[in-house]
Amino acid sequence: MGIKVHGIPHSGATLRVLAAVQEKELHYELIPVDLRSGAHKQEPFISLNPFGQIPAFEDGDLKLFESRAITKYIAYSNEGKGTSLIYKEGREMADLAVWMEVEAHQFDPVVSKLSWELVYKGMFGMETDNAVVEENEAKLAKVLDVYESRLAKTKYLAADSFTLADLNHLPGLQYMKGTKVNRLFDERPHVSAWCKDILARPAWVKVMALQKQD
Ligand SMILES: N[C@@H](CCC(=O)N[C@@H](CS)C(=O)NCC(=O)O)C(=O)O
Repeated sequence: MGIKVHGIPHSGATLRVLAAVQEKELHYELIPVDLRSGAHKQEPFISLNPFGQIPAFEDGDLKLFESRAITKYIAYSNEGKGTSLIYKEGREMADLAVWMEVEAHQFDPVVSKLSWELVYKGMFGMETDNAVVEENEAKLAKVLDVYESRLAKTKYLAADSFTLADLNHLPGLQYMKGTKVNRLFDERPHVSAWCKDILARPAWVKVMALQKQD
């Protein structure tokens, strides 16, 4: 029983879940899934996520997949522990919903393509496709212009405290930080300050330490 996170610290979606667990200061077990042998496409993993992707999550009898649904569950079911991560009422709740959608539908698709080209392809000895990088750099610049004006008004994306809307960005921000695309973040003062702040959170630093051990 207890919380089990099935995944690996080199998966962005797994890192998102680990960030939420650490922010809530929960005890958990990280159960590695061997992607190289295709363990994620077979039983017993496929019973946890029928789409055969990491992460999967268990809390007692509850089994979940999709990292953003998992971070939401962790935040709502552990009120009063660690960082709040949510707003349940009013304008802040509405803005939280908006910025969680923005992360999933505007930020993540672009950053995932850039991560594949600039981070993962190198790990697998594959060549970067510069045309794909250029196209997605231009898209990311436009997305970050919107973030810059938002973050000029509020310290964090939903309001003035750190929430899931910020947390869900952490893996993508971390991956971009080590690439040439980082300049797009640095060029925008509010975006740059936000990145620096959230990437330095003690919970995230602990998650990154797991990645180094792996
Ligand atoms: N939308 C899913 C995406 C999960 C995902 O893309 N997982 C990747 C690792 S980060 C994976 O399992 N890749 C192997 C595969 O798709 O076969 C989530 O947020 O949990």
